[in-house]
Amino acid sequence: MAQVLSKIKEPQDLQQLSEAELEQICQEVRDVLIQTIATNGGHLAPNLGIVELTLALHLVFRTPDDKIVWDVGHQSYVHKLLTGRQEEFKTLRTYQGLAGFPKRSESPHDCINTGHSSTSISAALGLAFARDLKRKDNAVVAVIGDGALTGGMALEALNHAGNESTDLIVVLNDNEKSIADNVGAISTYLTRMRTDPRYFRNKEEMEDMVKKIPSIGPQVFKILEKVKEGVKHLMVPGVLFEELGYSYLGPIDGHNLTELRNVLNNARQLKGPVLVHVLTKKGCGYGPAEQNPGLFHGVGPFDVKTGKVHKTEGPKTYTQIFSDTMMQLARQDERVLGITAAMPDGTGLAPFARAFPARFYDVGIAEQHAVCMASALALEGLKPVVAIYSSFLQRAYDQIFHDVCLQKAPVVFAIDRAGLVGEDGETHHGVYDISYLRHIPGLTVMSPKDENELQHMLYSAYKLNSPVAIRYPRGQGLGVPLDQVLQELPYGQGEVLQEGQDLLIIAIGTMVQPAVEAAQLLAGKGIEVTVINGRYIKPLDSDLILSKARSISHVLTVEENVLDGGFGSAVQELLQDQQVECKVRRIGIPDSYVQHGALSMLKKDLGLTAENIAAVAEGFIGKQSQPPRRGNLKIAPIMSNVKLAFRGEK
Ligand SMILES: Cc1ncc(C[n+]2csc(CCOP(=O)(O)OP(=O)(O)O)c2C)c(N)n1
Ligand SMILES: CC(=O)[C@@H](O)[C@H](O)COP(=O)(O)O
Ligand SMILES: [Mg+2]
Repeated sequence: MAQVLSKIKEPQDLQQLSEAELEQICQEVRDVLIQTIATNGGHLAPNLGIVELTLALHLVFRTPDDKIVWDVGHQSYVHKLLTGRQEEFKTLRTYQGLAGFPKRSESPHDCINTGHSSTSISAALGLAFARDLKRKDNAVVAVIGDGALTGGMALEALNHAGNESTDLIVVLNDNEKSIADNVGAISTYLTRMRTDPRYFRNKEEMEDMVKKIPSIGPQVFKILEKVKEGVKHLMVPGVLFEELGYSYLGPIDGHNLTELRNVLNNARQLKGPVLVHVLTKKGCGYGPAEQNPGLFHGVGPFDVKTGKVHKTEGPKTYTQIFSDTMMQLARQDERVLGITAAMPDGTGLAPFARAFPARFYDVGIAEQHAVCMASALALEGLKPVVAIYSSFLQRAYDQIFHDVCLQKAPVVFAIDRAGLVGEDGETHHGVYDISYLRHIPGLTVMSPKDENELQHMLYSAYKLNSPVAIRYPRGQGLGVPLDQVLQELPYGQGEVLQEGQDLLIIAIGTMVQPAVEAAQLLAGKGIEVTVINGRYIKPLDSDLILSKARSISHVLTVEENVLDGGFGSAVQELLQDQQVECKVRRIGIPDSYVQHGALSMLKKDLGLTAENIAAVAEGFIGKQSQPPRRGNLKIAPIMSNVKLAFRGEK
């Protein structure tokens, strides 16, 4: 029972607590985090590591007047517990429950929505300028991790803020981890500061130390003061940040509440940009998470006692199929390279990295850099495969156009988490990539109906000598058999899965299976459906689509992407441009943001189910249902594992 935590209805309640109660509340928060995330899943390790820091921030700064921006925001659960959301906390990341990231709609204490990395300093600087323009005097704080600091946006904002006189506090939560180990020169620099005993807590300590040198101390300090650079480079940690215009405080122990409060109070008094360097341990306070912060970065439900994550039985995930195929390609061809933006495990490139370290690049949270670097590698005759989640790839839209497609660099984009992702919600659903890719000249865009087709698509993309993007979903495949030999798919061609004269359904990617199931439901009502697996978003299989649409009066498209500019739009444009007389209806994601929740709930809500496709189709063609005609209805091969319920076949 969280005796002390339950007293906290608003952050200012913390001020009444004794030192002992403050220590106790840290333990109580950890217990709530562990118990809740063991059931709901979520970002346990990042939040366990930031308990004391969050408490200290809410003791020193008075939100919502003072503003705290949480970079990525995956580590904002503690903040939510301290800002009046303890009651709903058990609904964390569930359908219509508490979000796993800061949401302005949830609380005035959430001043800025986050979810994608490295935005906090930019947003905080905007809040600071707004404060100045409105002649207010509240504090503005950005809390950014060492991983997020490798993101280009963070460096752009650091560069800007360092040159401004506006009061801004950047708290660097340095736990030496991104999702995996952190990478890059900045990370190395931070590690040096962490590990070198010479670095003092702050300049005052250093001044005291020099002045205390017997008899010559004050003179020495005067000389050192004159040789400012020397003092800085010799003894002041964080000289990099000092050189950029920041008052640097740290590195400090991020689990020592007293020290945190003192330094944050100091920071609050300082004028101009301040950087507070805080050292924390990711997963702090729960053994399994401390030992494996990568696994417990974003973890599924687990057993608290053993730390064992509940295993999901069944087919391999699309990510695992991508991973296995990459290993196959890499063994065949030494030109094949793997590139990730700080997500080797999430994208499935970790085995590739272990087997082919010289052909693997983890660029940090730097999607733009990853894509541009890949273009040059491809132009030099190598075969780079850039694996980036759909929503994170949005960061590199211009690089896809400017650095890859415009100069025809044969880069392969492995776009994982394309479509709805579930509990991560609106910032992470990969539902825009068909729309943001299909209009780029020279880019081929594909999406597999199942995991077997994914491996063939990846092989086909590798064989193509032009830019290619393959979009595939988070989660398990359909459990279809995997061909042992990789096949090159006929370029630009779709696939007819079954024939019928009443309706044409053209589906793409994850929506092909539900479309075939819907066709079976419709057949039970005497409605005969032709189903096409689109396979290619670009180029569309115009010949196939036109040949079918010219003889079938109703065309229904289905996609797990927004409707605007999506696959259905492409089909509509084709039919319109070719003056095909037919009616078109599109099923996809409407022009609104999709919240977080279990995938099944979200897909049901959005009508991305066989039942809804059938219902829409029935209404669309307006045909009175008739008894099923005995016909030679060819059932799609991918459906072999789905029970043919309507005809009583087992
Ligand atoms: C643009 C973007 N790319 C990738 C991610 C995935 N991601 C979420 S958290 C994270 C690591 C963040 O590391 P750090 O900032 O050090 O926070 P920590 O988890 O260590 O507290 C990554 C890569 C993201 N959210 N946004
Ligand atoms: C916070 C963040 O952006 C990542 O941790 C993301 O939640 C990972 O998503 P997956 O769980 O789909 O790999
Ligand atoms: Mg980190």
